[in-house]
Amino acid sequence: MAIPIPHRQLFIDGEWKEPAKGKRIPIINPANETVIGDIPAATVEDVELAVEAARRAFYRNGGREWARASGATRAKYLRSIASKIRERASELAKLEALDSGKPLDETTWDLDDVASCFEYYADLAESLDGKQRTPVSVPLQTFKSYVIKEPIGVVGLITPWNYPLLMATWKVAPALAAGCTAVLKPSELASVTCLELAEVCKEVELPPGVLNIITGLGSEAGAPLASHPLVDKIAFTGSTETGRKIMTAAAQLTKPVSLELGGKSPLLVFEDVDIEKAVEWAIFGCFWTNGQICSATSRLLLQESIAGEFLDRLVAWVKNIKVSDPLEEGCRLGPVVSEGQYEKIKKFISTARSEGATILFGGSRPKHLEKGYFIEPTVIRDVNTSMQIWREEVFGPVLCVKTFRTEEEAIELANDSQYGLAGAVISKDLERCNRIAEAIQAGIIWINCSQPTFCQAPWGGTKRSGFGRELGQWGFDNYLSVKQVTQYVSEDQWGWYSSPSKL
Ligand SMILES: NC(=O)C1=CN([C@@H]2O[C@H](COP(=O)(O)OP(=O)(O)OC[C@H]3O[C@@H](n4cnc5c(N)ncnc54)[C@H](O)[C@@H]3O)[C@@H](O)[C@H]2O)C=CC1
Ligand SMILES: N=C(N)NCCCC(=O)O
Ligand code: NA
Repeated sequence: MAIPIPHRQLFIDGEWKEPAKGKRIPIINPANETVIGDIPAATVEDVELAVEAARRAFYRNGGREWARASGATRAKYLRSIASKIRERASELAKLEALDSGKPLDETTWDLDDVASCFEYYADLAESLDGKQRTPVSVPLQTFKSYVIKEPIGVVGLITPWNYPLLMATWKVAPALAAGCTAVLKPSELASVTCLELAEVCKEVELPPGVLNIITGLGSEAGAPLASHPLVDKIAFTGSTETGRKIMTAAAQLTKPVSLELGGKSPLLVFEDVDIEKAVEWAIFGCFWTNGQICSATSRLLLQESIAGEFLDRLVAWVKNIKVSDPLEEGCRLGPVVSEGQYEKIKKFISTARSEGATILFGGSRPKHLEKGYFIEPTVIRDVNTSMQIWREEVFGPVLCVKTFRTEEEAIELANDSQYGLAGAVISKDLERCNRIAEAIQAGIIWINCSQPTFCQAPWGGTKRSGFGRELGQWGFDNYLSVKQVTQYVSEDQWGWYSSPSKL
């Protein structure tokens, strides 16, 4: 079932290009720890070429080729990209599973989301044409004002490994739809499908330099992109720590950034629920994508009266999760992405133990899997709010549980976090759900579910989870700059100064 990984180079100015220093980074299959290929490693020289190519593409032909072309012209390319991705979806889903460890059923779903996202932004690109010169009403009859939306310029897109091609698409599709040109720097831990996106761009003859894809390390390829004076904006998804570095670099140039960072999102479950349904959402909310989702609802808050029964059923369901090689039929939990991530998660679990928490289920390597970065789906109880496991993002299949008595207490526990990406509530009382949706400090709230995401709705956080919104019209505006045009329409002299005599 395994398929060969294509040998690729950097994608700069519409061509494959060997990295200046000739360096490559091994690709490790996290399911068996073997090297299955390698990716090119860009350094500052390559970043320079990619940014120059993107700038040329932005201004080529007075911008008529891309930035100032009609939205409809750009939409055609986005639709061609979507359709090529659909043609290759099953192959790309396998590559994604091999590279990231995500179950094949999940990467198959992601690939469908990728194509849909390109199609969605193709529609928005088209509708942009009809929205130009929108009048703004001003209080003086002697003036008329309107707005134009223009692409921000050359954008740097720095993305993580948990949804490798999807997170890239959430940025690439709206950026290109808006008329920006871009340099994408995917994560060195999972870049394979982003390099295939480069191949797709070649096939659809995207104008050279409109999208450049440079793989490589964060410090060597990401940092020079973030601090490049000719990059007009940075959009980033990843860790809070790297987000802070990027914001610091960008601040030196007053370069705008949008940041989608970590989370420690709560799921509140009330006593009136159907336990089986709620248990499944609690599991999906934290163990999907092997627990590596920034919006994972990794803090489970249970109303005390149902906690005992709920946890019994939770453990029964968790025991039943198929943990296996991601390409195996029915896999629902694969390995985490890398050895570093594996070690980090194990450390979180051992610290939780030493701080006095109880491992209710899991916590170790599954016995039937001797190789690979596998960690059992883990449920931790007897947690207090000062423990690391309650406060910090694990980014792995680790759920921690606390109980509450009242709605007020639940809200207080939910908001006791530096993060504010997402939150979820399960209850049959919809009034209560809507109250809680308002009370939780986060950018995304799920009611009676956790994680389903549609590219039409805005995505992003509050507090230390970052700022700016991706997806939907909001994600499009991320890459558009608003220009006002104000015209004096009166025939009269302005009349502020006294007119000198003409003689
Ligand atoms: N919230 C989220 O979506 C994500 C959170 N994480 C968290 O971050 C931890 C570390 O994982 P990493 O893969 O190291 O995440 P990271 O945040 O360092 O990596 C994300 C992207 O940033 C790039 N990058 C790294 N350092 C950079 C720099 N100085 N300047 C510019 N770009 C840079 C990386 O190469 C990658 O493309 C994980 O254990 C997890 O807890 C990781 C990935 C996604
Ligand atoms: N595709 C869905 N549902 N979610 C994606 C979450 C991406 C993230 O971790 O930022
Ligand atoms: Na990988």
